Amino acid sequence: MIIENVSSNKVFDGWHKQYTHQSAVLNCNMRFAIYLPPQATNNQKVPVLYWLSGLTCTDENFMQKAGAQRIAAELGVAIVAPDTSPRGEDVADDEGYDLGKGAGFYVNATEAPWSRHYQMYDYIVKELPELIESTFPVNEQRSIAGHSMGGHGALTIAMLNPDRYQSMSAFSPISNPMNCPWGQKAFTAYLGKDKAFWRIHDASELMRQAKRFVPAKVDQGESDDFLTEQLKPEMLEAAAKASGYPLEINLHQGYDHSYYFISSFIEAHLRFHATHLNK
Ligand SMILES: N[C@@H](CCC(=O)N[C@@H](CS)C(=O)NCC(=O)O)C(=O)O
Repeated sequence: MIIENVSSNKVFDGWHKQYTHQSAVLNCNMRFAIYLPPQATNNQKVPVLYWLSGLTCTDENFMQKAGAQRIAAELGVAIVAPDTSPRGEDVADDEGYDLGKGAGFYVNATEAPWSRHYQMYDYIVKELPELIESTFPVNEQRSIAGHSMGGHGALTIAMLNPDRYQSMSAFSPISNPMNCPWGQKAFTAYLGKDKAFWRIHDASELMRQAKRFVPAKVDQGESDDFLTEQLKPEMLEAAAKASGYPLEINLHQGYDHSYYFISSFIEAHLRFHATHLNK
């Protein structure tokens, strides 16, 4: 597969790089970003944390705003930040910021017109790791984290693939998309009206039924404008209690939904993942 380097920046002795490539799964050209810590050399492969961003984001929001590189460099963990949807002029879109481009919800769409390009689940689980692992000095130790829509993506993808991920974490995840306006709008469009197909992409449903556990950490700001209507962390907490899932969930007074919150706690997430990646 041909990938093209479009930017390189040295940061904390490692490299932040953006690449474009033709995605066979998404049927369009995609951009992603990777942070390679200084430990990643021709002789040493490092583990990878995949970061899934939220609504309206690209690969850039996390890399520019979270301040993750200093600790990733210390821990020797690479970070990959994919885009949040397929892109391009022939890709279906919606006027709202919460559907279509920038809002792929990390599922494989089955419904027209979305199904032609919106196959973000397969892109994140299969195509992108294959590309990353065959191109860069990384090993097959993976963890996954994300924010909001990306928190939903990280938790559901890890729980559906417990063999592929060492740990999972989320900031302000959409915890129960079947029961909130963002999730209901996206799942109706991408997956159709039959809610049986929604359940396997709902973190609270998966956690309630889980038999195998991926180490999990969730942080949520109490002053997040989306907390009550969209995010519903109490549903995740109740699901974890029901199944005995080892979920560490922390509420933080005064913090909102923004990258100011993420940048305040990203170090703890990176250290959490590193303990599971470097076993
Ligand atoms: N108020 C936002 C809602 C979307 C939003 O808050 N997006 C979050 C993820 S759910 C984000 O990370 N935005 C980009 C950023 O803060 O850099 C809008 O209307 O654009």
